[in-house]
Amino acid sequence: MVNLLHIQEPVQQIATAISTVLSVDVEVVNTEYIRIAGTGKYAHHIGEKIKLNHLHQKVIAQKKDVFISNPREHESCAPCPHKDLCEECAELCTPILSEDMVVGVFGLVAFHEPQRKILIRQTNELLTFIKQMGALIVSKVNEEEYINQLRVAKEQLTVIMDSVNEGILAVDSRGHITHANDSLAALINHQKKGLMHRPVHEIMPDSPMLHAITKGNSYINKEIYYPELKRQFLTTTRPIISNQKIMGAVATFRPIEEVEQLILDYTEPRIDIRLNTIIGRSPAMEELRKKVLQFATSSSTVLIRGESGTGKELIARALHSASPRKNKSFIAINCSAIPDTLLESELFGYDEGAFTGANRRGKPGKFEMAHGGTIFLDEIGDMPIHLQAKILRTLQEKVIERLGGHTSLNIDVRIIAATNQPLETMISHGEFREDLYYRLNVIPLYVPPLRERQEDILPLIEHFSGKYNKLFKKNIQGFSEQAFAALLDYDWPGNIRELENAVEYAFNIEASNYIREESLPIKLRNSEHKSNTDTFHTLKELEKKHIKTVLEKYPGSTEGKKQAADVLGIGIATLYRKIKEYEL
Ligand SMILES: Nc1ncnc2c1ncn2[C@@H]1O[C@H](COP(=O)(O)OP(=O)(O)OP(=O)(O)O)[C@@H](O)[C@H]1O
Repeated sequence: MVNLLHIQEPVQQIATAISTVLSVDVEVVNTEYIRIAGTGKYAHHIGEKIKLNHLHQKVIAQKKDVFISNPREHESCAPCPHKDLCEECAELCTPILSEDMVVGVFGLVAFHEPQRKILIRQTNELLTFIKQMGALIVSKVNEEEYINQLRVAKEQLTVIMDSVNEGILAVDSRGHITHANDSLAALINHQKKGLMHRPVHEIMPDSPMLHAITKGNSYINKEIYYPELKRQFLTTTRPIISNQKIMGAVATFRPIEEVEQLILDYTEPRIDIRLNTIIGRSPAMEELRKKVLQFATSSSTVLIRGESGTGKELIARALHSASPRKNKSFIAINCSAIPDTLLESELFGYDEGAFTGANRRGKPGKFEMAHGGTIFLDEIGDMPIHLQAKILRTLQEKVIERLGGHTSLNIDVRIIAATNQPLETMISHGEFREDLYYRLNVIPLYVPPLRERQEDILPLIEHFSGKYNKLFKKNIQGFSEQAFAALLDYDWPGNIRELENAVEYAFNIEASNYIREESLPIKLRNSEHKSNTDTFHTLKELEKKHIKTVLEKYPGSTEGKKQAADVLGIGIATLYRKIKEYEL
């Protein structure tokens, strides 16, 4: 609903101008009987509620023009209680209409005879004129409201822009920046205020926005290099077209590694390994856990050594999850699984046109994708020597260059490398760079083989039994004595990976509710334990038996219990709880 109060000032200006030109007085009243404008005797009563006035009521109620040339005697004045005090000699009134609704009254007033004569002489012409003035006032209100709506829309747009994570930039048709949101300012490390009105090419020399405003081109997820920070962004840019003319362009920006992370999140579930989900309470594993926590906050390079299948990758993931980088990417690459020729481009990426061949677009490498996070270089011993030099340079300079690229990109990545190879021997044979070895080995971690932490076997078997019972919808409750002895006796050269495979194999083969020795992989079966009178135990019973055997090896003193707890890989409090539970 049009509200004349919002434009009181311009309406008063119109009223004064009309009064001056026509030599009659003017008043404008809204539907709440507030005087919006007035001249002559009414000039001092603007903004006031007027006395009950039957003339105005009639105009508003009947949407009709009224001319009174003989106030007090006119029938419209008859019910008016103030008619004897009325100073008007004549009044010509018309409703002010907005879309057929009355929003006020426009009146020409005569306070003396010459004015009255003007009104009487030119009634029709003046009526036409004040109707047009009424329409002008309404269009002014509409314009004012439109501007107000635009102002609100602009505020809303700014709030929306500042609440999205993507950087947003808008330019006018000359390429001058008109809008930049908070994320953009943070992304390119600039003050938002300092960006306004600057030519966009000063900030981003290769910005596709320039093509958008000159040629009307649109770009979706195009890579753009930002030299000031040596960073790569993905931009989506569109021209703003109005009345078939390019009025400017809008672009969004995202750090490339964020986009890659998004793809990874959708294609592979994020594996968040926490230290407490790693099975095994052996002293060696407890020691390792302590070290992981101690070094998690550092950004120094870590080299994890240990036999294949001991859990090196798990430890690397736990280190990442416990670090301040946990919300950024953990990118793992197995250096031995990728052919030498591809490894370089996998690690460092390549630029558009780096390879001959059809339309190869650029691609970020694993280092770029891990920006802000962690890269896990598994089987680093298998890294070809020429790439070792490149990795070393990356470690030292913290920049990478894509294949076929001419620009370097800053990267902030924590490197965790792992190997089961004797790097020291490889160095003496010239197969591994000594300088790289020292650079990697800043924080050495060692994951012991399973045969050196036998006490972890039972908890691991329990863990994998739970997993495969669920997966295969089985109800295997335990193992036969012989099968369990075979599992404990075995050397586990393939470590935990091999143990898991053995459990999975047995769960596939076994038809009863207990795993018998015959269901284990052949290499585990131990003829020494063969007997016709095999007994079966649940995992709980096996645990009880196991604890009993260990307890018997040590004296019953507190010190003896401590030793037993150490060997079992559990805390002393847990041991006491188990002794009570199993009545040992
Ligand atoms: N402590 C553990 N608790 C539960 N599962 C484990 C544990 N350690 C290893 N595993 C499992 O064993 C398998 C091998 O672990 P991982 O890949 O981390 O070993 P690795 O030492 O990196 O092996 P490789 O040297 O062959 O790359 C994985 O499936 C992992 O989930």
